[in-house]
Amino acid sequence: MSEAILSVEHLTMRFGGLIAVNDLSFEARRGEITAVIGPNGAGKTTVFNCITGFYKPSQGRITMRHPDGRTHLLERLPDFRISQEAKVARTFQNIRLFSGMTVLENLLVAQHNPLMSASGWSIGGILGLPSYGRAERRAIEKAAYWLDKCGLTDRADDPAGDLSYGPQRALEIARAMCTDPELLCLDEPAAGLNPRESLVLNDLLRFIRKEHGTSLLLIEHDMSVVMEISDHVVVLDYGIKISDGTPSQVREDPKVIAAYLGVDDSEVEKVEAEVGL
Ligand SMILES: Nc1ncnc2c1ncn2[C@@H]1O[C@H](COP(=O)(O)OP(=O)(O)OP(=O)(O)O)[C@@H](O)[C@H]1O
Repeated sequence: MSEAILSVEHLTMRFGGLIAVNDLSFEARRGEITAVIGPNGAGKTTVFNCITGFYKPSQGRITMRHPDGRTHLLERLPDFRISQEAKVARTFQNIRLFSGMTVLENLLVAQHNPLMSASGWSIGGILGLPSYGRAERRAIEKAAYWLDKCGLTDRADDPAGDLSYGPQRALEIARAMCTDPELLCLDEPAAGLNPRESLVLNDLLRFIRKEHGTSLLLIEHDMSVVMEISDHVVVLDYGIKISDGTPSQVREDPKVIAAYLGVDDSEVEKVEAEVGL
């Protein structure tokens, strides 16, 4: 079994009197696809927001481990350092692209940091230094690579806002990959996709894991995606972890069935029989 790339320990997030995430611990392993699932309001997005620095957890520790042994405690870092230094990238439940920019420009903006440092924070770019030219070419090559992998090459010059829903989701993933993350966090990547687009997404995520060695953490409601591609599934209900294991282990866990069907554990067998499970 590979080592943990991300360890979440005793994570708690309170909003006033509401405990959205309650003493949650789990690990995501390097090179694996880990899914966080659970009914609406279970606390999944809150966990993502804590990992990616959008929220500061009320309690708990989130450790990101790099292959060279370096570690980052994410709860102590601002969000821009989490993406730049800890190499954690994310996509959003509600797509957040620069809709007035072209598809290609969205991928170049994602590479702003290496481009800025190559330009010596503007001077080299203004003077057209060769080192900046090389960095710019590398950025365009990387963008072209991800456009190809996401089936968007023909749309490179179109405004991102003109893409339909499925291609917009793919562009968000391409944009995140342009930052060379070690951990890619995807918030409901299959939301709004038709079954054919979901299959294409599954292939893209498997490709990212296999060919780039990127570890993936995803929140997803679409069980065809979760059960098909995940190595490991963590199930939340009311902010508490109720199950943690392989897709087949959690699928058969009575607590998970009860949470999804909205019944008590003791009633699971009866309800399963009624719905033909
Ligand atoms: N910024 C916030 N302020 C107050 N309450 C919040 C905030 N963010 C989330 N919550 C509450 O925390 C709980 C968990 O919400 P969260 O969005 O994390 O759930 P979720 O599992 O991602 O749900 P869904 O599947 O519907 O997206 C909910 O009761 C929600 O109303």
